[in-house]
Amino acid sequence: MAQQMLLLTVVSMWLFTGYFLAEATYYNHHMYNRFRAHNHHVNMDNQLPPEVPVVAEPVASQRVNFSRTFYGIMFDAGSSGTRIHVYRFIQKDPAALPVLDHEMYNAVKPGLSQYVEKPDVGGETIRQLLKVAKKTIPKELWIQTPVVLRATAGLRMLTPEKAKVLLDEVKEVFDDSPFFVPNNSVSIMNGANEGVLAWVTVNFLTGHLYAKTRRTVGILDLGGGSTQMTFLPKLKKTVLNAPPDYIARFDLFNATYELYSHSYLGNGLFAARLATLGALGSDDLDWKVFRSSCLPKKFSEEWTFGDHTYKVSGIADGYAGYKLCYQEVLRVVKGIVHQPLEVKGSSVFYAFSYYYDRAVDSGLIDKDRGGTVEVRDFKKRAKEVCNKMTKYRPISPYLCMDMTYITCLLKEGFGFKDSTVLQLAKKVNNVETSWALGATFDYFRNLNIH
Ligand SMILES: O=c1ccn([C@@H]2O[C@H](COP(=O)(O)OP(=O)(O)O)[C@@H](O)[C@H]2O)c(=O)[nH]1
Repeated sequence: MAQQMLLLTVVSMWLFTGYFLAEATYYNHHMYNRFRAHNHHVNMDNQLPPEVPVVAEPVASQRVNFSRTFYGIMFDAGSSGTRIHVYRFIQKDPAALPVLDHEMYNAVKPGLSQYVEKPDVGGETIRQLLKVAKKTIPKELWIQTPVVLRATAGLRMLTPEKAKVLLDEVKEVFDDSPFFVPNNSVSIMNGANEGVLAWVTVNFLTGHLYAKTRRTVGILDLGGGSTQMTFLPKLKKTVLNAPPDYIARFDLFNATYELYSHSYLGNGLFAARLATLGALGSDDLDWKVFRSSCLPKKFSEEWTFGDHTYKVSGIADGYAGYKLCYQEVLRVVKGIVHQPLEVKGSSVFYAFSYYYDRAVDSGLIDKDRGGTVEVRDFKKRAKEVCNKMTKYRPISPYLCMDMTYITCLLKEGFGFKDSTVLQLAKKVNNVETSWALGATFDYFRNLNIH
């Protein structure tokens, strides 16, 4: 039954993607133009892979024994790791829409942005992940399977020159592969699209895009470099009060959807660690030690994020604990994160990525099953972790800082109430909750399969 639901919703989703980017507009002119540039680029460059049959008008004889399987490879080059998603789609009938049948997922650490000094080694991580794709996809389909990489905050935070070297390296690896490499197969995705495409993935997987009720769920994505919040506002006031470039609009089933969506660059979990430590953008990294009362007093190490290494330590002769830590992380959030009024209400939010990982690390949820928590659960557990740093240190010396930051981001940043319920999910129906599936739908729509 669950599988049938998934198939149905996949079908509905396919219809949806037909509308998606074609109609999407941003109110703010700057953003709108950027979006158009991006969209135009995609439309210009996406080509049909060789030998992919374009679905024609249904012909009775064609229906006999018609069944087509095809794949899409989407790489997520994040700040903390690179992931590969291989999606398998099945089309049972030339007139029917393809359905998502299976996802293969694999990941490596660290992220591509850590290979600025040795791009060839970064390229090698992609090559290794492609080996997994080769094992998953039947050989005869390699030539028609598109391979695409989208990079997020890690590469956004590098200078364009450094990012280009890495992207060029990936392109070379793709060109050497037996897969179909469309133009624009390797690029940095903009933050607005990242939030919207993750919203598409989660609402698709949970069946909310199929329902006529227009009841959808919001998403909270916490990466290493950036964090995204996206939801469908119920109140016109939310749209009117939002900064103009926080609203993304598109048509779906003859209805116009206006999403509230924003990506905060520098507010991902790892970037927030650096900001808390006062290390973000700092010089003199060779000798400076960055200290925090969020860390165990005797802790000291070198920590690498992006293309820099930092000396980090606790405050040996000072105080550590939740209260002081909260004051430190507050500086990273206050006045930076916009609070949409509506989050004070009863909307449902799916939270994943580092929200999920830290809830697992701190024992709030089961690693495999995920679960439901309230914002106050993060706060309670953050207090416990910070006030018993020795106990939690083997899990991670940063756990107090991370849990306190998550609590602060949810409460003081986005403005959630203590009682707000968050659904923590790494997968829905066996598919990863991430922007990658939404991005794959977007890609195939431009291939004009329908
Ligand atoms: O399909 C996915 C994609 C990402 N993640 C997790 O989501 C976080 C994303 O962090 P990333 O490095 O991508 O951050 P960004 O660079 O986008 O800020 C990490 O915990 C990943 O393990 C995941 O669990 N499944």
